[in-house]
Amino acid sequence: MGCLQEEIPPETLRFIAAANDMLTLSETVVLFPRWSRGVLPFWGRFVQAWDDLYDVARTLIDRRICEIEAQVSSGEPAEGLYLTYLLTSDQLSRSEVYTSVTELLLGGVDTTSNTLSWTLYHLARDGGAQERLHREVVSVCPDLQEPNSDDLSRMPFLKAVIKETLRLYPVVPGNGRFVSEDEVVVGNYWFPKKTQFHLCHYSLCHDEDQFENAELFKPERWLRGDSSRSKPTTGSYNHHPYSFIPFGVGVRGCVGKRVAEMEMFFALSRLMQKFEVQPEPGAPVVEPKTRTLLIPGKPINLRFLPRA
Ligand code: HEM
Repeated sequence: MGCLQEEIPPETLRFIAAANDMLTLSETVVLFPRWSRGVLPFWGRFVQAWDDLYDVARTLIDRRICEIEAQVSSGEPAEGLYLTYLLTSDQLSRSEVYTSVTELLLGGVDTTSNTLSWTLYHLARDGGAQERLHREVVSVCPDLQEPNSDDLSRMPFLKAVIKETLRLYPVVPGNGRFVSEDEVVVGNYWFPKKTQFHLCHYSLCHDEDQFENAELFKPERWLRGDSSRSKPTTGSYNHHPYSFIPFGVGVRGCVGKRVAEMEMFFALSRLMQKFEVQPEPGAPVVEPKTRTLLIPGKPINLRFLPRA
C-alpha cells in the first residue's frame, strides 16, 4: 500500500485514518442502543470510517481487476496471488471479495505494527536482549543476506522476542465467544445457554501464577532449556496452554496468524541486521492503552543507528 515510499499515497493515509477513527469509536458505539443511531453524532463518523475503509479496499481491488482483464484480453493467463485467486475462482461474489479484503487489510494494519513498535521499545531498553538477537540473526544470515523462512526457523530467540512482546502487550486484548446452544460448566460455575463469554488475554498473560516476573520483558522464558530460566521445572514455559493465545484458537482463530508472524520475523531480523536501536534521549516510560486494540499510550520514539 506504499507505506515504505517517501510519500505515502493519499488513499493509504485515508485507510489508516479511517482505521483509527473506527477503532477509537468502536469502544463508544457498543455502549449505545440501536435507536440512538439517528440522534447521536458519533454514529455518523463511525459509519463514515467503515465506508472509507471499504472504499479504499474497493479501489485497490478494482485496479487489480483492470490488470487481470488486460492480461486475459491479451491472451495471457491471469497470474497473481491471493486476491487474483479470489477474483478468478468464482467462489465469492464481487461484494464478498470487497468485504473480505477490507477485513484482511484492517486486520493487517494495526496488529503487526503495534507489536513491532513494542518489540523495538523493549529491545532499545534491553541492550543484552538486543545484542543476543543481533548475534543470532547475523550468525544465521551473515553479510546482510535476506532471511528466508528456513533461516527464520533457525532463529529461536527472534521468535521468543515476538512471543514475549505479544505476552506483555496482546494487541487484541480480549476475545469473545457466544455459547448459544449448550449450558456450560467452567470450574465449578454453571452458565446457562446464550451466555456471552469474554476471555481477557491481557490478564491471563500478566498472571504471576502463569508467568513468573510477569511484568518483566524476558524473551528467554520461551526458550526450552535456557539456563537463564529461573525455575526450570515450573517456569513460564509450563504455563497453561490457554493462558497465552494471542491469536485466539479454533475455526475463528486469527486467519492472518502465519502472515503476521512471518512479516514480524522478517521485518525484525532485517532491522537487526542493519541498525542498533536506542531510545531517544530522555524517552518516557510508555504504558499501553486500549483503543479497541491494545496500543502504546504515547508515541514510541527511537533512534536507529546504522551498524558498521
Ligand atoms: C500480531 C498480529 C495479530 C494478532 C495478535 C492477531 C490476533 C487476532 C485475534 C485474537 C483474533 C480473534 C481470534 C478468535 O476469536 O479466536 C483475530 C482474528 C482475525 N485476524 Fe488477526 N491478529 C494479528 C494479525 C492479523 C493479520 C496480519 C491479519 C490479516 C492479514 C489478520 C486478520 C484477522 C481476521 C480476518 C480475523 C477474523 C477471523 C474470523 O473471525 O474468522 N490478523 N486476530
